[in-house]
Amino acid sequence: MKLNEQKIGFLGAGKMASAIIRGLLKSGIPKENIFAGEKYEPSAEIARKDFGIFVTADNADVVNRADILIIAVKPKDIAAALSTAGSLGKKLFISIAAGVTTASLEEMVGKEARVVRVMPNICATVLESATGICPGKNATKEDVDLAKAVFSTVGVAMEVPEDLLDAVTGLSGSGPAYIFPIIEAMADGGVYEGLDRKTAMILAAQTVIGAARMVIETGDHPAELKDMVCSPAGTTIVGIQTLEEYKIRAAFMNAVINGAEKSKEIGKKK
Ligand SMILES: NC(=O)C1=CN([C@@H]2O[C@H](COP(=O)(O)OP(=O)(O)OC[C@H]3O[C@@H](n4cnc5c(N)ncnc54)[C@H](O)[C@@H]3O)[C@@H](O)[C@H]2O)C=CC1
Ligand SMILES: O=C(O)[C@@H]1CCC=N1
Repeated sequence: MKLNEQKIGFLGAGKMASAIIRGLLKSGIPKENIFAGEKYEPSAEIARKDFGIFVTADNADVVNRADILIIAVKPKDIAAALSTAGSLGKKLFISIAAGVTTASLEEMVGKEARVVRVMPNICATVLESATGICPGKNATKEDVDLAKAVFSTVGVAMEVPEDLLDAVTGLSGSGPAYIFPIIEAMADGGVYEGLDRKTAMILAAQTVIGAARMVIETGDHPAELKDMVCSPAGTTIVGIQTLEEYKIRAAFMNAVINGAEKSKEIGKKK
């Protein structure tokens, strides 16, 4: 089944739904095939204006129109959103909610429901998401392929077993928020040394893009790439020594681990 033949409904038209809608439209999905249920009228109006799609406060209307329903409300709001969604029928449910397991989604949607759980990230906004996908027990290969097709419109999407989706959440789901302060702080260092803010910010952000591209495009281990930058008795090794003093690696490892643990905790509450 082709993605552009599907009617795609969103429950919630917030930050993540908007990013995904942008990707779908950019990839050529007609705007007539995309709908959203959004209870907060100012957000609904922004989505209508930005995308020209049908947005309503009536979730049941969205559910009626959709072949694929993307659950894009906060984890704590899923039950309430589904309770106003009317008859859920036989469709593919894709949830992007952190921590919420396919088993608890199936409990809410129906034991036989075809559910796929996904963890994208906010970089979907610029079509650079790193997304993990896992099927629930009734989802077919075609369902997983459709979910992959949806999230490939906003970046890279890969299948992982469900017991690793909390790890994906702590790593790439939350990860952009760990990198933004790094970019800001590196730019701060540049400003301290006399660069203007705008120049410093572009240099810092482009440095992160370039380093990430090198890891992906060369396939080299990051340690090897780091060694390429560190001249003996040069400037970089002094910077590396400073980062090691502040235990930057432990800090990042722990940020990912604690994020993943929090995702597991959210899952247990459902
Ligand atoms: N923000 C992020 O970086 C990421 C978020 N997620 C997940 O995506 C989901 C959405 O997060 P965001 O887009 O950041 O949140 P958001 O707050 O921007 O969007 C959620 C939207 O749902 C609407 N909403 C709440 N209850 C509703 C209901 N009953 N009916 C209709 N609309 C309702 C809200 O008004 C809001 O506009 C969450 O479950 C989160 O765990 C996943 C990956 C990354
Ligand atoms: O902070 C959160 O719970 C969501 C899920 C991953 C990124 N943001």
